[in-house]
Amino acid sequence: MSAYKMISIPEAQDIVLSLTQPLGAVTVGLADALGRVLAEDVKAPDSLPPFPASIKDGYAVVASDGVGEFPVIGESRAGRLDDLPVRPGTVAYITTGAPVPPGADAVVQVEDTEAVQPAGGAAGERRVRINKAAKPGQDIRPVGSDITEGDLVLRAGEVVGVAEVGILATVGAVQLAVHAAPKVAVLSTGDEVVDPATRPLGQGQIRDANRAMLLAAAARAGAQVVDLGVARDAVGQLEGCLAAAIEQRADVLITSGGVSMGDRDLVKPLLERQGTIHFGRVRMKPGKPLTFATLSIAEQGGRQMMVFGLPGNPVSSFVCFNLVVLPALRKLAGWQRPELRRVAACLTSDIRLDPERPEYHRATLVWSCEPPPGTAAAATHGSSQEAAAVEGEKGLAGFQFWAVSTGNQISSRLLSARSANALLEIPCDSGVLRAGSVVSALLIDDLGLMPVPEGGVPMTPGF
Ligand SMILES: Nc1nc2c(c(=O)[nH]1)N[C@H]1C(S)=C(S)[C@@H](COP(=O)(O)OP(=O)(O)OC[C@H]3O[C@@H](n4cnc5c(N)ncnc54)[C@H](O)[C@@H]3O)O[C@H]1N2
Ligand code: MOO
Repeated sequence: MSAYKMISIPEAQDIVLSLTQPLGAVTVGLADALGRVLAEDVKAPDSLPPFPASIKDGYAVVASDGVGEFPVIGESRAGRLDDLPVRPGTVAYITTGAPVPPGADAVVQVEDTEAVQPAGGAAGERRVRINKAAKPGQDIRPVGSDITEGDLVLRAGEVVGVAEVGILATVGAVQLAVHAAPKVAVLSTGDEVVDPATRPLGQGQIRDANRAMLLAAAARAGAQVVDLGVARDAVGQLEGCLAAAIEQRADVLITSGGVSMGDRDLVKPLLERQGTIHFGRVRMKPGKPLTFATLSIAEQGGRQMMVFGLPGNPVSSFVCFNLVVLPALRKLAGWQRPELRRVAACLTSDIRLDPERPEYHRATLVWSCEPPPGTAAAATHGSSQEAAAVEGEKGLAGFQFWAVSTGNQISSRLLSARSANALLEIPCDSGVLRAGSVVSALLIDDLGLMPVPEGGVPMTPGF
């Protein structure tokens, strides 16, 4: 009998997040802002455009002059403005983005004008014919029409994406207060686990898949990572590695292996001795022995280090990282909604249910009108010709996510996580969930990388 009560995954997630506090603020330069979470609001110090700006290449005019032939009294190019006001009866040449000169109240695009040869006028005098009368304000962006001085352009708690980097640059926010990135140490455990460079393998050895995978996962979550290597199944070695994580001031230690019921599963007893285990078994498949502890480090001012003891099976580690560790890393990094996002997806094959544990079935989501060819769902969904005929009429209607299983789900088979962009939430029950059933799917990867369905992804009619 295990000493640990079996809890549900939502309970485990709640426990972890309730013990996770966002890290404090640090200052970073704009070049390091991508993916970080803002720790303070960002306001615009000035307006954009800072001057009335032309939307077109053409002529700055006085709108009430209407059509006719006019002398071109100067030029306003982006970044350079002749010091000439435009008086009634005159115009100035202007380029897109350039300041509209004083006196002008509209821009006429060059397509609505004609150059006129000077007839006996002063040498070099330019004249132009305005063929279309302008309305006041035409083709001018007023001061502050994109951003007004004092506008709140980004809020504390927002994750900085690519567009946000541009927004920060445009308002001159080159030094930013963001939440500190969590420091995450990763340790593999096990006498059989050897470095990935090992070739050939010795008797009973396997290469360490988890450390590289978990370091990559933590780095992708924006963490600063520390590689603690592999600890043998020996108390002294494990203690040494835990001490190294503390010494490095890791916020989080992720271990893999050694959390189950074997006589060499030493991680839980070590955590019991040095900290508080909040749970040691979770009703989930895979990942049942998932363990979570916190250590209060007296010699470092009582600061907290979180320890996630992930099961050794590589898929169990992968799934547990996504479900429990990733939301915690996001919250540490300042995310206000750290949970994984869900969408609804239609199964393309039958799934046998597990009567004891809900399953997180690895799948690739595809957005299409029909199930992907060759799947069980495709066989029952009607012919593709029929579907194509209907599709022509209905545009995007009927499109949905289809979940394609990654195959054999045994927790040792890491290929079951290959190309997976979702974990399907398969309820605990007896029997089979049939192809065509709709299930919830937790997104674990970028949907922008999902496979393109046969025939491509359609767009709104009219393109
Ligand atoms: N009597 C019981 N035995 C087991 C139970 C149980 O409830 N009662 N639970 C099983 C479940 S479920 C899991 S999951 C595993 C988890 O065990 P551990 O976390 O103790 O992991 P290990 O025994 O160390 O390793 C399991 C498996 O994974 C391989 N492994 C370990 N580390 C790595 C690595 N870094 N890279 C690649 N592969 C790794 C290891 O060789 C084993 O094959 O326990 C079940 N047992
Ligand atoms: O729960 Mo374990 O992770 O199935 O193999």
